[in-house]
Amino acid sequence: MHSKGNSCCCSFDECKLGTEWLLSRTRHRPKIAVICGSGLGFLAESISNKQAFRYEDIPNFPVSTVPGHDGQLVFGYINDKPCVFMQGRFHLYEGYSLCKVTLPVRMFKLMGVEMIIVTNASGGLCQDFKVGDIMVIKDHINLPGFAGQHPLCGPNDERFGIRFPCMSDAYSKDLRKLALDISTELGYSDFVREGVYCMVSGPNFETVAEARMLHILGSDSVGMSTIPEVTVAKHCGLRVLGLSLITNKVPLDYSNEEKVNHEEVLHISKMRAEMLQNVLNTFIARSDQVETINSC
Ligand SMILES: O=P(O)(O)O[C@@H]1C[C@H](O)[C@@H](CO)O1
Ligand code: HPA
Repeated sequence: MHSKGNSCCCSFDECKLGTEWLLSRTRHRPKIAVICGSGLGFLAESISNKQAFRYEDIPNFPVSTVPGHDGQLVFGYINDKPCVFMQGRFHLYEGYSLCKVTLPVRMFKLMGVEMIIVTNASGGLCQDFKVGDIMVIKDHINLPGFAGQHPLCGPNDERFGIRFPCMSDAYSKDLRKLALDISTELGYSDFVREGVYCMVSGPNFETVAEARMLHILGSDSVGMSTIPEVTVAKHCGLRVLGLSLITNKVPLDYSNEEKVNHEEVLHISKMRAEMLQNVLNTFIARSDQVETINSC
């Protein structure tokens, strides 16, 4: 692969170096990766046989700068399933390139991960959504991507995936169905929905006019992450499940005096810990019930 001009800062070799560093220090060989969103690091708490690595120790890994994102990679088991959890993710607004933001996903691929579960905190735009609902992500709108902020811009490395990947089935239908079935079985059907997630770069929360625009465009929730990770995961052939916790309602009219802030986002994440953890752990335990072939 030649590399020129707008070249990627996270080459195959850089991803491989970090992966080999990790694999030489752990016996764990995860098949499932989980990215924990804002305030959702507790999702890694029920892992057994834990082994953790601080991000700053892993070669080429970025470091977390946002409250609610601890900054460690935790290996272990949920039931008998080998997993790796990212307690803390990276965002464009922290100043990282999208290449760097998504570097962990490529490292997961190189270490043999087959499925990724991406979680986040987001603001609800759909009027039916309540604070504390979980949205199983059905599809997304990559707003930064429309403006050229896209993790696959630059030379394409075929060792990861093809130049023009299909995204119409980024969120596996079978995995979504399993997550929804599990939510019903657990008695959570009143709090679990499906919907479209839209990414903005942040770091400010939306104006009323922006929120209205996103709603009209078909977004059910809005956040500042996830889509770059999902895009890179789909590019390299990982199966994807996306879970979004609705931590606030985004005001769509000027009479609404509610003001969202990051502390509230973290508070709601903590409040819904048990429900989200039950859905996630049951999902992981039963994830081998679905065999999905990436169709495009
Ligand atoms: O990492 P996620 O997407 O869960 O974090 C959301 C978006 C912003 O980073 C932050 C705003 O409170 O939470
Ligand atoms: O309302 C929001 N907007 C953008 N990102 C968010 N993350 C949590 N809530 C929000």
